[in-house]
Amino acid sequence: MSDPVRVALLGCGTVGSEVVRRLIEDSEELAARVGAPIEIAGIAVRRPDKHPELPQHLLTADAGELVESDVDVVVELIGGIDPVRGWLLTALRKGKSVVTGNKALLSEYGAELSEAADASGADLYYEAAVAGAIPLLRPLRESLAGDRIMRVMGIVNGTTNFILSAMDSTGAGYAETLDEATRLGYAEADPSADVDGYDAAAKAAILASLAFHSRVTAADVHREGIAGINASDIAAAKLFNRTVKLLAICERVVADDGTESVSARVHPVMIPRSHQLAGVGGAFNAVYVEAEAAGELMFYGQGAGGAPTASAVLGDLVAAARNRVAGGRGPRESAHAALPVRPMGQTPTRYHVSLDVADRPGVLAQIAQAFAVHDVSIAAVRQRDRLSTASLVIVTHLAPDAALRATVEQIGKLDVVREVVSVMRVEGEDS
Ligand SMILES: NC(=O)c1ccc[n+]([C@@H]2O[C@H](COP(=O)([O-])OP(=O)(O)OC[C@H]3O[C@@H](n4cnc5c(N)ncnc54)[C@H](O)[C@@H]3O)[C@@H](O)[C@H]2O)c1
Ligand SMILES: N[C@@H](CCO)C(=O)O
Ligand code: NA
Repeated sequence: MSDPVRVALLGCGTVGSEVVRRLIEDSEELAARVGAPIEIAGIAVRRPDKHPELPQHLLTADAGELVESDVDVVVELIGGIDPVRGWLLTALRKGKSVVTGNKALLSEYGAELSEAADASGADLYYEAAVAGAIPLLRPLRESLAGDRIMRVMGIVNGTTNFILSAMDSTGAGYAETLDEATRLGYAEADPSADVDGYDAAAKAAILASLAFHSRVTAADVHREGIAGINASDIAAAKLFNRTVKLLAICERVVADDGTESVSARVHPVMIPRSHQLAGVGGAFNAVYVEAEAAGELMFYGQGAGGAPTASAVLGDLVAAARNRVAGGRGPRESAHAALPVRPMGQTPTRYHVSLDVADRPGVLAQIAQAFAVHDVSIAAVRQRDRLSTASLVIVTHLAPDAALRATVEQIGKLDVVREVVSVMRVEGEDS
């Protein structure tokens, strides 16, 4: 058995407390797997006096000092950018490996952290940052490194999936379900990160960076959350045998002249109930990866919560510790392709538009004309009588998102349109 691998843990909340529990309870088994004991050198918490359940001699309120002390690996489970960014840079520059679940930090400063890790030969692992327990980043970075990934699409935020699933199945309200998600430990410290799509956008940036060997930041990702989704949207989806999910969609876009770019977006999407993602309920996550040679792969599992996320953290910690014992580091990530990011307006999407229109001759012609003006082709129209108004639902073929937006704006101004009830993008073919 080699000398102990000394670990500093920063933060001991929902995820950190599960990591500590497993490190203590499974210490012998983990030592056998690593070939050296994993020794907790210290645990930084904001208020040591508030943690009677933790070994008192390990606690400190000074995370910076702990990072500078004699440790081999820093496990960061605090979250947010500052002051964490400085601590992790210090650790990496001094050759200490870092394991983190901090998608907010990675989606903004991933390049800086990765370069610091490369310069000192330390490991930077962050499997917990995307899709919780699901092994997804290591497969992208290592298993699929020889393939050409075309698309990564899926549900990557447990809190919003929990809320949308409840709205769809029980008709539960948005606010009460968010409270429940917070109680269960799924939501971020500021739940706006979840419901406004920031968390999913950060994850999309990380996924796009790894999948396309480029640097995509959260600011590059088109982001729409679920705060605007209401019962009308859910009902409009049901009418077409669809459901609403918040999806992260990262695509390699190949132009006619062969030049490539990346499209990365997060927004609510209507998908057919027969779609595999439609059956992903609660805080579960599921991600499709489409690669040229591998074809379609699907990753599914618990995307949030203390114990599942701790599994991903411990997997990374074991990997970093094994590398220490072997005297090397794990595979690095590559960003050599440096593909540019395509603006959302140019990204091809499909819309589902639900309208309340006057029931008189010529209405459909006026609406169809608005689509034609913007060169948007209609895939399906359904009309439903309802007293003096008719509910009209239009589903389009693929068109640039900006053209679809402009069409909806023009339709909203037509006298014959009483109300634009719901507008949402659609994915997947109806069976
Ligand atoms: N909860 C999940 O399901 C989940 C899943 C994947 C990733 N993550 C990520 O893991 C990280 C931790 O999430 P969490 O849910 O455990 O959060 P949490 O809020 O439960 O825990 C964070 C802890 O850090 C402590 N802390 C804050 N500032 C500190 C400081 N200066 N020094 C020491 N400790 C400090 C807080 O007191 C708190 O106990 C975040 O980056 C989060 O995005 C969480
Ligand atoms: N708040 C996040 C935690 C997991 O990253 C979610 O709900 O998915
Ligand atoms: Na993961």
